[in-house]
Amino acid sequence: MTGPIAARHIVNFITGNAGKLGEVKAILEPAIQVESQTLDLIEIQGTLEEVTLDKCRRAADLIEGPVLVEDTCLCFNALNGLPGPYIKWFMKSIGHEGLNNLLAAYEDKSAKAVCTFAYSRGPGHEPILFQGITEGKIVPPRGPPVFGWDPVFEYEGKTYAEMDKAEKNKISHRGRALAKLQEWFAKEMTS
Ligand SMILES: O=P(O)(O)OP(=O)(O)OP(=O)(O)OC[C@H]1O[C@@H](n2cnc3c(O)ncnc32)[C@H](O)[C@@H]1O
Ligand SMILES: [Mg+2]
Repeated sequence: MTGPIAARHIVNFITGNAGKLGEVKAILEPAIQVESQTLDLIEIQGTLEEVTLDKCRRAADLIEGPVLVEDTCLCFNALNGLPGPYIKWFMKSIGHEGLNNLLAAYEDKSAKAVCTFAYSRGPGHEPILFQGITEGKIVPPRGPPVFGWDPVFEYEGKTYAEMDKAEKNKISHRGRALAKLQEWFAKEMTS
């Protein structure tokens, strides 16, 4: 605590994903207060930046105010970056085993988890992007299947699902992206 009149930022994180929201709160609070609204936002096809920018503009228009959104990609190097932004639909239809099978024909099991946050001050304002990348590899599932593809993404010998939350947040794609966002907000507060 820095005193009774310490400036505090509040962000409105628009997501339908409880796992994301839990991690974002754990990382940003208490310095940045995280509020959240669930909106079913249409996601376009395109590069990860295009998908996230479009999602952010849509959210700002609907909310008519400042918003934070995030899009997560899981990119397999052997597949030139696929499934990428389409990982949600791959997870839903083929699951952990299917993700492993996609790489069965390749020796290269390496993958990148990429998290792209976009913050908009409101409708008409160009969103600002904050991206974090963690390099790992795709393995048969290990650890509790609580959040998405955590059990099949291994980083330095442990899957995300085998790590405790604080450990994952320290090295995760999301943690790295949020470190950039925190830095930006800290500068905003002092300028
Ligand atoms: O409302 P939004 O924020 O878009 O939430 P979403 O669930 O639709 O999320 P994405 O469009 O970003 O799709 C990413 C997919 O990857 C999953 N995912 C995201 N972050 C993850 C993480 O850190 N570990 C495991 N799975 C994750 C998530 O559950 C989705 O299936
Ligand atoms: Mg989504």
